[in-house]
Amino acid sequence: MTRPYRSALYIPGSKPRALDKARGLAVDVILFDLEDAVSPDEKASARATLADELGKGGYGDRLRVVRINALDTAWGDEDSKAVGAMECDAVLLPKVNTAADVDALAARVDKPIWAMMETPLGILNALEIAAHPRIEGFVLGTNDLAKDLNSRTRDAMMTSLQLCLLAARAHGVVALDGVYNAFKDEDGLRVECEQGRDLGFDGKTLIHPAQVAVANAAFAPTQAEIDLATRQIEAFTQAEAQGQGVAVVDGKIVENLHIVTARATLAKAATIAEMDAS
Ligand SMILES: CC(C)(COP(=O)(O)OP(=O)(O)OC[C@H]1O[C@@H](n2cnc3c(N)ncnc32)[C@H](O)[C@@H]1OP(=O)(O)O)[C@@H](O)C(=O)NCCC(=O)NCCSC(=O)C[C@H](O)C(=O)O
Ligand SMILES: [Mg+2]
Repeated sequence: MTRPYRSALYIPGSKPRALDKARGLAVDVILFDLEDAVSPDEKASARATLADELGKGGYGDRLRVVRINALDTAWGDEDSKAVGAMECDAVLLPKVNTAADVDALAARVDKPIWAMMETPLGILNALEIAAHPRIEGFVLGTNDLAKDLNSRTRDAMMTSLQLCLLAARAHGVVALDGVYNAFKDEDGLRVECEQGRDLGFDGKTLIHPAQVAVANAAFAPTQAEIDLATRQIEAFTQAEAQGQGVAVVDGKIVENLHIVTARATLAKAATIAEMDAS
């Protein structure tokens, strides 16, 4: 089954009520946070609270990713020791600059690693980071990136977003877009989700439950896309039966490579329908 990554919600590890609420939210990924959403004086208690909540279970099929503090901070070492024993699917390392940063975590934790792509050096090294054998996901940290680049708009970060996407796609790594900070602005979020989807991201990282439905809709195949994929497969199957390698649907050519995309669209739609029904 192809897992969807439409919505990835950050939840502060220090907030038991929010950690519990997530058990009932229709998110594909949960980013349990020990880093920026947790204040310095709550770091140790958040680590314990999170371990406890993950141990209780109840998160179903959602991918459970724990974001630790960077290894060169006061909390990184303890976090990396604790996360190895947590009931989670992957560890998210912030402010990754080089593949050596991933090596350092890989030596401590025996779980899949995701990288926050949010520093200028990290973006420039995206290819070597994506190529690391333990890396399974990229998460864009557009707040940190804007701070370090001194950039004021999303347009100004487009090169960085696309470098990460190129590296992720070259090495079969999941790529999630950055957060949309104005969590009450549904229309603005929709526009940014659709832009991220059109660029090629697998999903959007989120900070509030109210953002989930918008991201899930934007990154799911539409009924029109499902219908088109179905007709492309039918037309191409008929063309092949007649010894031809090309079909035409809606005035556009359909070749084998389009059928790969069409099948992926139908598989994703079927998985989402299954998840919605359960
Ligand atoms: C943004 C918030 C501080 C808003 O909090 P609040 O005012 O409490 O929201 P609401 O009153 O509207 O909450 C309604 C209910 O929803 C629950 N809730 C809120 N947020 C979450 C959440 N993220 N996950 C699960 N549940 C959540 C509340 O508990 C309420 O529940 P109930 O009481 O039962 O009704 C807050 O949303 C928040 O803290 N969000 C997360 C912020 C965060 O994680 N920030 C760090 C990640 S972003 C980042 O670091 C990006 C990256 O590194 C970069 O560089 O860009
Ligand atoms: Mg950040």
